[in-house]
Amino acid sequence: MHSKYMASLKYKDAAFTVESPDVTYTGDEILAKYTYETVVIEGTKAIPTKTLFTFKTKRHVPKTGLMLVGWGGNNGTTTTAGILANRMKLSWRTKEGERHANYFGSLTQASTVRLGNDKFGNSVYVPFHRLLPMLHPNDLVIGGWDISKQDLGDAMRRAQVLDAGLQDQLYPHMKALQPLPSIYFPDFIAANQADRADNVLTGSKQEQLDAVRAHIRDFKASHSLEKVIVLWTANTERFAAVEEGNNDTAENLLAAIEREEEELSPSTLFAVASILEGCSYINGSPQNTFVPGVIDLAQQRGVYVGGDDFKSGQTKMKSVLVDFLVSAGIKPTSIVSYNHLGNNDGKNLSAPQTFRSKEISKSNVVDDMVASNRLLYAEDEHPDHVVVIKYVPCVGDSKRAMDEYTSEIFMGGTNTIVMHNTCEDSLLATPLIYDLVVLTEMAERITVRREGEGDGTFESFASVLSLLSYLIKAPLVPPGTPVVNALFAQRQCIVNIFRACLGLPPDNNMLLEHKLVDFMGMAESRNHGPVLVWLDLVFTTRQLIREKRVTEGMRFVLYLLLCPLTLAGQDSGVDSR
Ligand SMILES: NC(=O)c1ccc[n+]([C@@H]2O[C@H](COP(=O)([O-])OP(=O)(O)OC[C@H]3O[C@@H](n4cnc5c(N)ncnc54)[C@H](O)[C@@H]3O)[C@@H](O)[C@H]2O)c1
Ligand SMILES: O=P([O-])([O-])O[C@@H]1[C@@H](O)[C@H](O)[C@@H](O)[C@H](O)[C@@H]1O
Repeated sequence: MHSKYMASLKYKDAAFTVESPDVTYTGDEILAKYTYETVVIEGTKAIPTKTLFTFKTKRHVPKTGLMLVGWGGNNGTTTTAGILANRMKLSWRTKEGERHANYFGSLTQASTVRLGNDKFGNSVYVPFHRLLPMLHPNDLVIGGWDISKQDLGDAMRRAQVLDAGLQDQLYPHMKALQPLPSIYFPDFIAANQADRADNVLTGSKQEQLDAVRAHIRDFKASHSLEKVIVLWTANTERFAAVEEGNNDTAENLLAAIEREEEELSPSTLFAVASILEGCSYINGSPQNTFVPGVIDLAQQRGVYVGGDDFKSGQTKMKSVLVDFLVSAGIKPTSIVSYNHLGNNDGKNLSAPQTFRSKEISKSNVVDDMVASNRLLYAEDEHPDHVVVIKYVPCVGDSKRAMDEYTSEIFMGGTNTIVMHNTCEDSLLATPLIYDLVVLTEMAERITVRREGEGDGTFESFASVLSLLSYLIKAPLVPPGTPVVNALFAQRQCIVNIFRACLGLPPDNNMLLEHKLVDFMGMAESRNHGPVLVWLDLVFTTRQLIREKRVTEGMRFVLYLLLCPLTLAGQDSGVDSR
């Protein structure tokens, strides 16, 4: 039942500042002192520990370029089209009615975060992208490579992902975009891709690497970019053998490229080129691009790498459902997953070697959840887990994912859950590409210092950017550190690190203010509800005016309705950008 005391949810799409003695905003940076609290287990003792950090976040959002490997593919064209459509605020008609460009499916652009409570105890949510001064996908400059020379307009039509009404509006803009020639070693992808490969670099491996490095430099210079991020969304490759003396260290890898060693994949060469140019590199496919030599090189150069394989559909569900089942004390005993896929990705995955890469990345996703509950599973026990992908041209990009989860429940009972999921593969993957870039770029501007230790310098995160795990099927983590697959834990990781950058504690979900009879005089403040609502309205309106999000006419009306206080100081103050 609703009562006048009942707390509810509130949403604010306005920049905010943190008011705390621990947080300082300068023109260039946000500096936040933050106490990191963990529990150390020693034998039978659990010891709470506190470590003091200072987080430093650069506030200037740089002009950023995104270079896609596989630019002319379904994901590459959809990523480009999505940005253009949003930038131009396009609408189009479908048989179901009018549709408008949006960023649905993007964590950073279309989800919200609980920031805290207002004075009544109402939860206040803000858009995720308001947490810190983040890059907006609309501002990305896009380029890239493809082994197919089709321009982006025709490639978008070939992909058959977007509605025709949208394609038609975008075609002239996309037509002007031409992929750069790429590195193609036929042995690494399915033989059925050969007829597409008409835009390829020639020369030695070293020359091709140098050509890609030159492409990155030219792209950066010709668009006056402050930084470039490179992302692989090209075909899934087979795994490369990891061989001592070949790709096991940075030095061996660079020497192996010069020597023309066979067992070097195109994606590894792209990663090396990107790292040598100081650009973060993200792998959206499952292959082992990041052989130890690449990780070593990234660490030596202090460049971020992230991967592997976008976690877009079936695996995302798995990383929610198995987490739920195991944490509810239910024991999954078998997980069987089928995919029917009719796009070029499905065609490439119909070869056993490339399918094997995908099978590996799709199979390990429940391991940590199973290992976390030894009440259900013995030491070496895990559910049967089968992954099948079949190429069915008729379904095109509209992937079918079918899953059967069988679990053992109370008193030997059996619970079977069956799911059928139909969706365009690239409409799921594209928002993840935006998020991977936005989060990587944000991470490049965050540094941390541990107080009371070391020489007081601020350091970046480890080169292997495990912060990206939420978007990734087989998260790459710094050597020797744990992999987390559970989706909500992965999300909380990002949100809480960004909160730490503002000196804010993690959202602990305790909501004590609603569980105690009177929490910090809250009942009293609720009695002053109408006054506080009015004040809240005044401050929100002031913020909107400061951000120039109201017209002159609206300002006049607001002036009459609220009070002069609303309009005072409209150009002053700092915000979180
Ligand atoms: N939901 C998803 O779409 C999803 C999810 C997870 C992972 N992935 C992975 O993302 C990748 C792209 O998916 P897609 O649907 O866009 O596939 P796609 O086949 O439509 O596009 C891949 C593009 O890469 C190009 N290509 C192949 N080798 C290349 C090379 N060496 N250099 C440059 N270009 C090259 C191809 O010509 C093609 O245009 C695949 O590896 C897929 O497994 C996709
Ligand atoms: O993210 P998800 O739905 O588990 O995985 C998908 C697979 O099911 C699909 O077969 C593949 O072709 C896609 O590229 C993607 O990897």
